[in-house]
Amino acid sequence: MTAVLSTHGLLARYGDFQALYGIDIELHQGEAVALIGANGAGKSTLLRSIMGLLPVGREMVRLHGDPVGGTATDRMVQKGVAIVPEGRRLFTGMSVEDNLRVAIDQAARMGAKGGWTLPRLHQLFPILKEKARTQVQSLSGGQQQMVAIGRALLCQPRVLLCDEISLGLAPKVIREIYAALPEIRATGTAMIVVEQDVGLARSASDRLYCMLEGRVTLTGRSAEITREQIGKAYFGAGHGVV
Ligand SMILES: Nc1ncnc2c1ncn2[C@@H]1O[C@H](COP(=O)(O)OP(=O)(O)OP(=O)(O)O)[C@@H](O)[C@H]1O
Repeated sequence: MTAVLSTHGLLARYGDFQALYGIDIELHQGEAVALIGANGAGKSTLLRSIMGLLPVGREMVRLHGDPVGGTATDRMVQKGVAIVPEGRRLFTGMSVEDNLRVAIDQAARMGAKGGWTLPRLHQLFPILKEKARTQVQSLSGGQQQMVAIGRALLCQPRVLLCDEISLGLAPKVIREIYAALPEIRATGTAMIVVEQDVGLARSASDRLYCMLEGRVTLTGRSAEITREQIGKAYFGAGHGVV
């Protein structure tokens, strides 16, 4: 079966600094894949490379088998890939609804079709209806994250890239946000979830990739990989179990 999204020997640099050294990953329809690894392992760089935010070779990223590496970000969104970026990047000074309408208008301009509407999103995160007129900077971190996820969903993605959506949030809020992911997958959307919390990453994914210093050091089914394997892959051989 052709992967929805795949990378092939993906290399990425920031000037002279090489951040990724030949990354091969695959994501299949409706699948959730977790990307774990210590700070600086290259997880965000991988998502940014897929999204066209860093220059990469055309053959290094494939969408349904078609080479798309280096495609501009708005074109990637048009092709059905959306990102929930680290730090959320909402439009401050605008209400929740206006933030979401930016995505609705963008999707309409691109001719993107799918099942995500404002009422559907309000079912997923009811607080977004209650806070529709509230300026996003007045929301809690968890509510802001829900807006960021909503904004990505309203682009009608077939592939959703989530970059550390639990960062800085209370455990109860993290549970609430992660509880929404199976509903999103049920619509057929595949997702890559970058997550620092290994337990959370495992429970939210079918498969995982562990990265270390710009390379994939471990991959397999999340339920089958042992803590010891993850510990070695996370810190390099010779280190203890996480
Ligand atoms: N804009 C940049 N310019 C130069 N180097 C960068 C830049 N962004 C990231 N890097 C470097 O690239 C490497 C990978 O960073 P990246 O942010 O992808 O890691 P990460 O696994 O997502 O970690 P984190 O959990 O801290 O976000 C790190 O060594 C980082 O310092």
